[in-house]
Amino acid sequence: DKLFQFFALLNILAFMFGIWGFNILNAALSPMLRTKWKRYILRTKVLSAFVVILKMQNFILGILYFANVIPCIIPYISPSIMRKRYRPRIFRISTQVIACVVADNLALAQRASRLVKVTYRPSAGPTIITIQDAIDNNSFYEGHARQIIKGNVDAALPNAQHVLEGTFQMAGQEHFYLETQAVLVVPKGEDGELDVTCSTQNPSEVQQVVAEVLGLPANRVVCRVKRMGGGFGGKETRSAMLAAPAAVASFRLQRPVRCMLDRDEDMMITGTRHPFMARYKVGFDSTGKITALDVQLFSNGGNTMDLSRGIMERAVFHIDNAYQIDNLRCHGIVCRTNLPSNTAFRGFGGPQGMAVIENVMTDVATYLNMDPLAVRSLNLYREGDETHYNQRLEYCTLDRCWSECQALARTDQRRKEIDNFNRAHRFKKRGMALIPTKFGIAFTALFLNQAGALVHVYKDGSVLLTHGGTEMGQGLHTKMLQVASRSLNIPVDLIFISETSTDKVPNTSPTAASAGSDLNGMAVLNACQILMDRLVPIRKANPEGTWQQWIQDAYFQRISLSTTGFYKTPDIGYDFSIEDGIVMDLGESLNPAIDIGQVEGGFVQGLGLFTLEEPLFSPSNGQVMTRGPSNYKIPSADDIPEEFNVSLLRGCPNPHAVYSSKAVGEPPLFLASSVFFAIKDAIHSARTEAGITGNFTINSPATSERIRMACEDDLIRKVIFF
Ligand SMILES: Nc1nc2c(c(=O)[nH]1)N[C@H]1C(S)=C(S)[C@@H](COP(=O)(O)O)O[C@H]1N2
Ligand SMILES: Cc1nc(=O)[nH]c2[nH]cnc12
Ligand code: MOS
Repeated sequence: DKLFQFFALLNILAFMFGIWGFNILNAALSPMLRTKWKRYILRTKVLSAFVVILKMQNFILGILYFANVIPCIIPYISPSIMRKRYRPRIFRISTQVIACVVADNLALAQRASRLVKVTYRPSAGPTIITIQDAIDNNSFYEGHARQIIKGNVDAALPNAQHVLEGTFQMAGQEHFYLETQAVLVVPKGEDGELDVTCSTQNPSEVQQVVAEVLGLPANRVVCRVKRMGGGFGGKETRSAMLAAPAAVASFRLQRPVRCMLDRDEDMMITGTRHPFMARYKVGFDSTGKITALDVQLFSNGGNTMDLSRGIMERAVFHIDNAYQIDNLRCHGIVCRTNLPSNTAFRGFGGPQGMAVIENVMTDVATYLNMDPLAVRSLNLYREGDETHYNQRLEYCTLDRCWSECQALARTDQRRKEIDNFNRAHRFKKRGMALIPTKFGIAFTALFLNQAGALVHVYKDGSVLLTHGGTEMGQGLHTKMLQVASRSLNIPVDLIFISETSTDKVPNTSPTAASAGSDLNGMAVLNACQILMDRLVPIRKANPEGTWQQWIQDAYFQRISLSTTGFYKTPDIGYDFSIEDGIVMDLGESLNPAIDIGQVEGGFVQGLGLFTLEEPLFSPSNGQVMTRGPSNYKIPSADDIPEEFNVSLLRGCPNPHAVYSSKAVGEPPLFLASSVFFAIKDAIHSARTEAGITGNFTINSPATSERIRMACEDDLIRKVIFF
C-alpha cells in the first residue's frame, strides 16, 4: 500500500515538474517572440514549429496532468479501494470498547490494536441507528419515560381556535474538548493503593469505578485532577471508560499506565450530545396566545443508559422555555440504539427541549402571519406565574431582560431594514430572531446538590484551598479564590488552589449542571466562616494585627487552623412520581469577565450546535464517520460574530446563591438558537417570494444543504425531479 501511494505521489510530482518545466521554457521564449527576434524566429521554420509544438505540448500536458492525477488520488477518496487496501484501523468497529492493549509506547500499542481480529456474530435483530429506527423497532429504555402534565390538554386542544402539528429533529454534538480523554494510573506498591490522575469532571466517580473494577475499597484509590482542557459534559461520566482499563493494566502490571485518546478514537467511542426528535400538537388563538401544547419527545441514548434519563428529565422540564402555557403535556422516552452511548453536553437536554417550543412559536407566527417577536412577547412568563413543574416564578427578571435586549438590539428598526433588504433581493435574504431562555440551575437528581471544601491555613498565613469542583476552563477556581479572599478578608495571592482530589474532599458531585460555583462556592464560604469565627477572640485581642500575626497567635494558642466546609441546596426538588436569559441575568456576577467569557463561549458553541455540527454514522452498522476536524466542523474564528454585544443585567441580586451570583455555564448556549431562527426567518422570506406559503420545518443543524433544500423553489423541484 505504501508503495502504491509512493508511486502515485511520484507520478504527480513528475507531471507537476514536467508542466512546470515547460511553462518556464515557454515563459522564457514568449517574451523573445515579442522582440526583434520575432521576425528571425518566425522566419526559421524549425523554431516556429517548436513554438507551436510547445503550445500544443502545454495543452496536451495539461490534459494528461489531470487525466493522470485523478487515478493517483483515488486511493485517498474512494472507500471501496480504501476498505480493500487501506488502513483497516479506520474501519475498526468501535461503538463499544471491548479490549485494551498495553505496550511500552503509544505507537506500539496502536499498531498492536490493529492486529486484533474481532469476529462479530451479527446480532439477530436489525441495526438500530436513528431515533426513527428505534421507533420502528420499538427499541426503548423501558421504565425510564418521563412525563409532566399541566391543566387539561385533551380538553383544550379540540377547543383551540387553531391547531398545528409538527415534527422537529436536532442532531447530536461532539464535545471536541481540546484535550482528549486522558488518564495516568500509578500503583503505590502496597496495600493496593492506586493514584489516578485523570482529565475528568467527576473524580469521585472515577475513584469509585476504579475501586469497583479492582475489588478495592474506595479508600485505597485517590483520583485527582488539576485542570482539564475542556469538558463540556463529555468528561462527566465518559472519563471512567478510559480510567477503568488503564487501572486494571496498571494494577496487574504494578507499573504506571498512561492513556490519552487520539482525536479520532475519542470521537468514535465517547459519545455526543443526545439527538432529539419531537412530535408536537399546539393549540392557539388568533392573537397568537398558546392555549395547549402536547409534545412527545424521543432522545437517542446510544447503547447504554448513562445519563440519558436525567437528560430527558431536563428536556421535559425545559419544554416551556420562558412561556406560560396553561394546558401542557410533555412525555419523553429514551431510545436504545447501536451507537456509542450518548452523554451530557452543556445544557443537558435543556437546549433540545427549548428548541421545540421555539419552533412552535415560529410555526404559530408563520401561520398567523405575525412577527415572531410579537408572538413570543405575548406568551412570556410574568412574575408570579407558575411553571408546569409547579414552581412559582419569583425575582422574575425575564421582562427586563427581554425589553433591554430589544432596546440594545434596536429590533424594531432592524426588522424594517431587513424587510426592505429582502424585498430588494431575490437570492440573498436576511433574518432576525430574539430568543429568551430560562434555565434551571441545580442537578435534577436531588442528592447531587451538595458540595464540600477543605481549607488549611499554614503558620506563614498562606492558605491552601481545596473544593469539590474541577476546573475545565470555566474559571471555577478563580471564582472560588474570590469567595475565600472576600470571606477571609485577605488578598487573593495569599490563597492557592493546587488541585481537586478525592483524598481532600470526598464524595463530590460532578462539576456539572452549571452548579460548580454555586455549590462549591457556598461550601468554601462555609469553611471560611468557621475559620473566621475561631479567630474572633484573636482579632479582638489584637484589632490592629495583621493576618499573619493573627494566625501565629492562633497557632500558639493551639486553635485549629484547618476546617472542612459543606453545603446542600435547601428547598429544591421535583418528584416525577407525584408530578410536582443575550441579556443574561446572573444575579450580582462574582466575576463579570469570566461570566461574559462564558456567555460568549457558550453562544459560539451553540452556534456550532444549531448551524454547523452534525455527527454522521454509517447507516449499515453505526460506525462513527465524523472523526476529526476534516469532516466535523466546529465554529472557528470566522464564525464568531464581528459585532457581539453581551450585557449582564444590573442590580438584580439573587438571595439564593453565593454572594448573589447565579450560574452561567450552560444557559448561554441555547441563546444561539436565535441564529437558527433568524436563518429560518430568512428562509421564510425566500419561500414567500417563491410563492410558497405556510409552515415548514428545517431541522437542526441548519447546514447549508438544509438551508438550500428549505428554500424550495422551482430550481430545486427540477433538480429533485431530474
Ligand atoms: N471553558 C469552558 N467553559 C465551560 C465548560 C468547559 O468545559 N470549558 N463546560 C461547561 C459546562 S458543560 C458546565 S456544566 C459548566 C461547569 O462549570 P460551572 O458548574 O462551574 O459553571 O461550565 C461550562 N463552561
Ligand atoms: C447530572 C446532571 N444533572 C443535571 O440536572 N444537569 C446536568 N448537566 C450536566 N450534568 C447534569
Ligand atoms: O453540566 Mo455540563 O457538564 S453538561
